[in-house]
Amino acid sequence: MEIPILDFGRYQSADSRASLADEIVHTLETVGFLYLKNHGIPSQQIDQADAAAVEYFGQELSVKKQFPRPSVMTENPGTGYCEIGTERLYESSVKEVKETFDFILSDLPEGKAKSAKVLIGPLTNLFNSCAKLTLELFHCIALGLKLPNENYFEDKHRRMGGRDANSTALRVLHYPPFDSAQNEENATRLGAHTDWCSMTILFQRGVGGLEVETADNKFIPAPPIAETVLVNIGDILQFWTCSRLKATTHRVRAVDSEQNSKVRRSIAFFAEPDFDAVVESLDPRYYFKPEPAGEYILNRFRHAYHYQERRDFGFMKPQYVSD
Ligand SMILES: O=C(O)CCC(=O)C(=O)O
Ligand SMILES: [Fe+2]
Repeated sequence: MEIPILDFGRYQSADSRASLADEIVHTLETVGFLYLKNHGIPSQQIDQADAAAVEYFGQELSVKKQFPRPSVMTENPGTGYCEIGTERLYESSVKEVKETFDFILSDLPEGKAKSAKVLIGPLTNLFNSCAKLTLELFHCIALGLKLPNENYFEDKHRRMGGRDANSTALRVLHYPPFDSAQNEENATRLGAHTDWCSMTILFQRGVGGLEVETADNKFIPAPPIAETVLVNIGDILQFWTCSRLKATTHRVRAVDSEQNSKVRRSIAFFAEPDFDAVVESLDPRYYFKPEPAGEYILNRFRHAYHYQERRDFGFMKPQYVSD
């Protein structure tokens, strides 16, 4: 299995758009991950966000902790910092050696933002560009799936950036050098997981380590490739399509001593549907009870930050109806 590189320049003309849409859907049915070149996000915006992240994470821990990510037990997911060990995507017993800053466009609490000031401008620009690209990709997916409404997914993501209604976030990640002592205490960089959003756009900065699970349960590397972004889908799009499109499991490991000794940085845009967007079966052969996306999203957040039991929803077990 290989992760293909697709040319998103083909989106610009109606002639090449249809075949691009088919290839995107085919890749998401089989691999679940793809690289995009000519994606339209200015490289300057990516470099500026990365440079700001270097400056931000270089601050003292006590300074970064002045603006913590609010608790998802009491508030909607918001903007803020998470220190090493807070978020655990795999199992609560496995510590993940990464620190993160999540950014939601509408959530910049006055007074607390001083330590994160450097991030605000660059992350605002990159958030807007990523939101545009995800809507174009959703358009392609609706075309490739031959949905009667080609704006179906766009209509479910109308309020990206507004914290009251949607948890879409741009996240900068910083993985410090990983020493073997941490291996012994049952730690990793990022445990195996699927994303719980609808689509993720990932920018990797130099140091690799990301691995993607294949259909036969092996992990293959997804290294940084210059001038591309990596795209994958999350659980919600898998639910909508009754598993026709795959939310592929992935993880980040420090695979050898050379990588262990280096910092890894990445930037991830997690596109989420609006909390009240209904997730329903788009495949007439299957039925599940339609439910709002926000229930599932909040459940996964609470699992990752507070290690709560994961709940099941109707869309996790579609019932076969007929051909
Ligand atoms: O850092 C990376 O490359 C992956 C990040 C990721 O998969 C996530 O935060 O969900
Ligand atoms: Fe992920």
